[in-house]
Amino acid sequence: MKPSIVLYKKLPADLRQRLDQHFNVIEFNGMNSTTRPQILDALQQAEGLIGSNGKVDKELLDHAPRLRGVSTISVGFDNFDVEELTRRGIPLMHTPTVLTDTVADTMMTLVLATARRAVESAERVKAGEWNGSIGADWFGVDVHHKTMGILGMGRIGLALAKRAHLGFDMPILYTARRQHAEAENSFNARRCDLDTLLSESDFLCISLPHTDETFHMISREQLAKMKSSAILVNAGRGPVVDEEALIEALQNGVIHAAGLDVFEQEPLPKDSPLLKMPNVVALPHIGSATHETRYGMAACAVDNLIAALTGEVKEFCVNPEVLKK
Ligand SMILES: NC(=O)C1=CN([C@@H]2O[C@H](COP(=O)(O)OP(=O)(O)OC[C@H]3O[C@@H](n4cnc5c(N)ncnc54)[C@H](OP(=O)(O)O)[C@@H]3O)[C@@H](O)[C@H]2O)C=CC1
Ligand SMILES: O=CC(=O)O
Repeated sequence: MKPSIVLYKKLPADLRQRLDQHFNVIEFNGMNSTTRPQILDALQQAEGLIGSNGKVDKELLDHAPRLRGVSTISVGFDNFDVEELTRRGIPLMHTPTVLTDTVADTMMTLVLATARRAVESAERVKAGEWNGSIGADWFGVDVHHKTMGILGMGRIGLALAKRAHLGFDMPILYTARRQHAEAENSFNARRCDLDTLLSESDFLCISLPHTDETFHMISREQLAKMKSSAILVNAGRGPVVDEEALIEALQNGVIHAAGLDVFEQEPLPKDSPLLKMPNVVALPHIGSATHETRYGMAACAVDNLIAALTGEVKEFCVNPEVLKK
């Protein structure tokens, strides 16, 4: 008999068929307050779990006595209790690499859109405000040759450094816990402490995961150290930036603008002051959201689950220590 698995994200038909070939698939339309109790029931029998967006915590794991493998259709794994999974010997698989370039493109989009006021200008055109030769009230600022500061020099940070250095001749600064030789050797990036990054960057670009260490790493004190002309771009995770402090900083001219793909609460509440600010470009967490990349992530996650449940994991395991047991 095929092992049962729980799927909590709609997959393209061919990938769903690939899962069906290996498993008895119990499918749910997302993990939310309605489906979660049903998912917990189904997990009594399930040996695998695959999806994205939904807390995989101790409560859920306590309902899953037969679980042997978990696969998230994302690179970030802040929704997962990795310690608890590891304690139970369950591998957590994720999808790095396949989305790196797409997310870096999204970050560059936010850099350009905020600096050149692309969204704001397009909205003004649609509102019928383009009535003659434009004046300085429509002007933006240059991106090329400005200093890019990268917080989170991992795969995505490196791909962003490549774009900024090779495409826009930008000097690159980065703050990291360790030296990143490829960023330095290939893209002339210079490592510095956080205070230097804050005070010298024209664009502060964040591609950090959400962890206990990174929570509110950028708050009032840090924003106050930035140039008043600086633009903050966050496509890592919302909680890395103290959103209340960011809103105040934008309202009071402490920094110039922000381009945000991630928020402390998602979807962004409809009454968020961020939605009223012309100097904010707010995207609905679309970092990896192209047809090609989302398909690639789903395919990677399906292969990852098959590998986890057949004991053939070669890569993309968040907690590889469980494989040695
Ligand atoms: N907006 C979106 O749609 C998307 C968002 N993301 C987010 O981007 C994140 C990064 O992805 P990716 O680049 O592939 O991951 P990586 O693991 O390659 O990079 C993360 C980097 O963050 C660094 N880091 C972690 N903690 C700290 C810290 N306390 N101080 C300084 N640096 C730190 C790591 O440093 P070190 O090298 O020292 O370990 C690492 O280099 C994901 O975790 C996810 O949250 C990802 C995809 C899409
Ligand atoms: O936010 C998206 C991810 O893949 O992580």
